[in-house]
Parts: sequence; C-alpha cells; structure tokens
Amino acid sequence: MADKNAQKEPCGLYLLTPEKIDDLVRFIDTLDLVLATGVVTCLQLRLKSVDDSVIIETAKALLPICHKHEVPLLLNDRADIAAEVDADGVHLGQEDGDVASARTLLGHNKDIGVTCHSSLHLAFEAGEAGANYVAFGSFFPSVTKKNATPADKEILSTWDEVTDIACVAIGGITPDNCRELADSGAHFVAVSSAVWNHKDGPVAAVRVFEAALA
Ligand SMILES: Cc1ncc(COP(=O)(O)OP(=O)(O)O)c(N)n1
Ligand SMILES: Cc1ncsc1CCOP(=O)(O)O
Ligand SMILES: [Mg+2]
Repeated sequence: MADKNAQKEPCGLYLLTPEKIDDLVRFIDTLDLVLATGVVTCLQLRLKSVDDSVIIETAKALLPICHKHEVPLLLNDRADIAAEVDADGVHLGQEDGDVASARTLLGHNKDIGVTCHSSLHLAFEAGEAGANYVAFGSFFPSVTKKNATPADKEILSTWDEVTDIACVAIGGITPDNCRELADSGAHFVAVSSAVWNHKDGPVAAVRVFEAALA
C-alpha cells in the first residue's frame, strides 16, 4: 500500500480495527462487507491490552478476508507477531522497536510504517532507516487516542514536496475533515472511530469516505 505514486489517485483509506474485538465471528462478517466495497486500501490490526494469543488468533482469522479483497493487513506494534503470522507488515510507534530489527524479522517485501507525530526529523530518520511510510498526527482530537500529539497539516505538504516516501495522516479523521488532509498531501488517511462508530454502520461510513476523498 505504501506506494507514494498511488497518491495521484484519490487519497487512500487506511482502516484501523477497534482496540478490542468481542465477537470475532461477527467482526469478520462485518469486515468482509466493509472490504468488499473496495474502498479500504490497508487494514491495521490494532488490538490493545490483549494477550499475544488473541492478536495471533485474530490476525490469522483476518488475513484470509483481507487477502480475498486484496487488502494488506499490517499489525500494530508487533513485528515479531507480524512475522509469525506472515502479515503484510507492521506499524511501529516510537516505543515499538526500530525499523532495522523489524526489517530483519519481516524481510523486504513487507511494509513498515512509523509514527512520527508532528516531527519531520523523526520522519527523515524513519525514511533513512527504510520505512515504507511515515505517519503524522493527530490532526484532530481523537476519541481513540485522547493524549496523542497534535500535528498541523502543513507537515503533510512539506513532506510531500521533499520526499518520495508515502505519508499517512491520522487522528480524529472524519468524512468532513479528510479532504483537507488529502489536499495538503496525505497519501492515506488512517481512521478508526469514524468508521466503526458511524451512525449508519461501517459500510456506509467507508462509502462516505470514498465520496469525500474522490
Ligand atoms: C497509521 C498509524 N499511525 C499512527 C499510529 C500510532 O502508533 P503509536 O504511536 O505506536 O500508537 P498506538 O497505535 O500503538 O497506540 C498507528 N497505530 N497507525
Ligand atoms: C492510533 C492513533 N494515533 C494517533 S491518533 C490515533 C487514533 C486514530 O483513531 P481515530 O480515527 O478514532 O481518531
Ligand atoms: Mg504503537
């Protein structure tokens, strides 16, 4: 998913799972419908405060659904588990390990993304270390990550001008505010609550994002 040249197409929708999945069978049915829309470019399994066994079981269950729809599945935080389940990559925060170690675990045909908050310096470091994409944010207040570092959308245009590495915008993104991030240079917008908590459900939500990003 991390091809910056995809940017001249509409900005992609990068979907994060909820932090907890209570009913995996039901979630898979919903995810199948969401991915069948063709709107989602990438899915990140972002489970928090669960045992490794739950991450592994969930990743193994989601991979066939993602691949049926040709959507890469990245794991949040855990390059080791991404390698174990043969996921398509990993997203690393600044405390989640370094790119070089993740690359050793995953190999060269997997995607590695790195959280860079509002820092071009961190983004250049990540790029030099071999990240496939960098993530900036939070651009708007997020109910999912309430204490995230705020970021200004000018960082997206600056990054777009000076590098060829894809950038992802994250944090409080909705159908109403995603366009300004795409116009500023985001290649992908990463979204959680605006999809899973949409009043008309997640399938309707991704359709509204599709229209907003077209
Ligand atoms: C695409 C994307 N961007 C940023 C993050 C945040 O990662 P991190 O800072 O490690 O925070 P957690 O998600 O682990 O709480 C992300 N997950 N995905
Ligand atoms: C993981 C993460 N990192 C910065 S904001 C955020 C949460 C994104 O979720 P939402 O789209 O619900 O704000
Ligand atoms: Mg993390």
